[in-house]
Amino acid sequence: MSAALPHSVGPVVVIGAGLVGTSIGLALRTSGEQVHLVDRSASHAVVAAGLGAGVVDRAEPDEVRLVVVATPPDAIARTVLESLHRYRSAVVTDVGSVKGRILDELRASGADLSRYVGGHPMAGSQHAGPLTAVAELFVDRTWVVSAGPDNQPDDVARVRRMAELCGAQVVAMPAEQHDEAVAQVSHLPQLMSTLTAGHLRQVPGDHLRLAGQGIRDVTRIAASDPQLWRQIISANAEAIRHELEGVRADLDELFAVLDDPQALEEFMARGRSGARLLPGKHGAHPADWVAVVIEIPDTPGALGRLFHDIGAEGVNVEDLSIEHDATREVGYLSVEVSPPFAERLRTAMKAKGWALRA
Ligand SMILES: NC(=O)c1ccc[n+]([C@@H]2O[C@H](COP(=O)([O-])OP(=O)(O)OC[C@H]3O[C@@H](n4cnc5c(N)ncnc54)[C@H](O)[C@@H]3O)[C@@H](O)[C@H]2O)c1
Ligand SMILES: O=C(O)C(=O)C[C@]1(C(=O)O)C=C[C@@H](O)C=C1
Repeated sequence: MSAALPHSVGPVVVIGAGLVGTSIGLALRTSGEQVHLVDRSASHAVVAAGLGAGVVDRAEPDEVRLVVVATPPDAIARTVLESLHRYRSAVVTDVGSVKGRILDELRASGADLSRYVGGHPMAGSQHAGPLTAVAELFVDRTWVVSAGPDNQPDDVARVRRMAELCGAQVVAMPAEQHDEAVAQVSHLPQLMSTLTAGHLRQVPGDHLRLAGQGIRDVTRIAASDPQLWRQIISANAEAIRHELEGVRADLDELFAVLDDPQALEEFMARGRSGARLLPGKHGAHPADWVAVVIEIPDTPGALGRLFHDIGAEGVNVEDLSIEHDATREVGYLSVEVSPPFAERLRTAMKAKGWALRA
């Protein structure tokens, strides 16, 4: 690996000015990078430029140092090949959610891949298009960089630096391992969300009115673009099939333990311990935090006063969420803190007149 990282990674060309491409442009512009935006749909590039993600003027091909391909998965390999041909002095990377299929297509083309370095930011949303982009999308998120044996260290360093300029933490991982990992932590969860949300279509409207935060948490990503996800899942079908077989076995087991309280509790405990395995902010585990849930009365300025009173206590807040009560005109602010601070915060908030939920 080259010791000296390039100070500036550009000029950069971002191809595909949607959610991810525009977010990259916005983040790189914050660092003063020169960004050129290209999109099959001219209006997307114009909107992205209007948001401040770069310019739509064509770059001088020989001056471009980095190309980021952020098109839908099915167009990535083709666009990478075109870019390697057009931008002769640039390293070409992509943000595709599956790496193996792209490499297979690139290798089959017989092209020299020494200037291609695969990438994948582990951040996004259920939304699509440039208007949903945000400069902070990648802050503190992981960004996989899959370098190959033919890559030059300086080219890999340029891609890593670009990810870091976007605020991400780089993880080096070979394509095959990446695809297995994302089947487990991204593609299967997407499918479980889709299954749960799809099932809601059989639920009567009267029953849907009872929906609280739980179902909303589980189904957020089910609202994602079906065309995009068809492409992602098809490209990683083998690894996903393996995970689904595991889920099928788990479902069979769930049927078997439904009338056995002890076995059912053990089954539920597995979910809790699985959730604790997910890394949280600063490497801490969110499951180690304690939620202090405070009622937000439906009065003007209540939330502002509440934040002020929490801040005055000097307790480090790890995370926050707001939920609304379906039946009363109140909301709840859930404040996640590390255990030693929970009781102090509860006592202080009660003393200041706030109502706490158990
Ligand atoms: N959405 C996420 O959460 C997420 C996260 C990480 C990575 N990714 C990957 O990022 C890529 C882009 O996803 P997105 O969510 O930004 O989608 P998006 O639909 O918001 O944006 C895709 C953009 O690419 C353009 N485009 C399509 N074909 C093109 C082509 N041949 N040439 C140039 N532009 C073309 C579209 O007009 C659109 O503006 C996908 O490969 C996806 O797998 C998505
Ligand atoms: O946060 C979300 O909405 C996402 O689903 C983003 C998410 C993921 O974390 O699984 C989805 C697919 C991408 O390839 C990378 C990130």
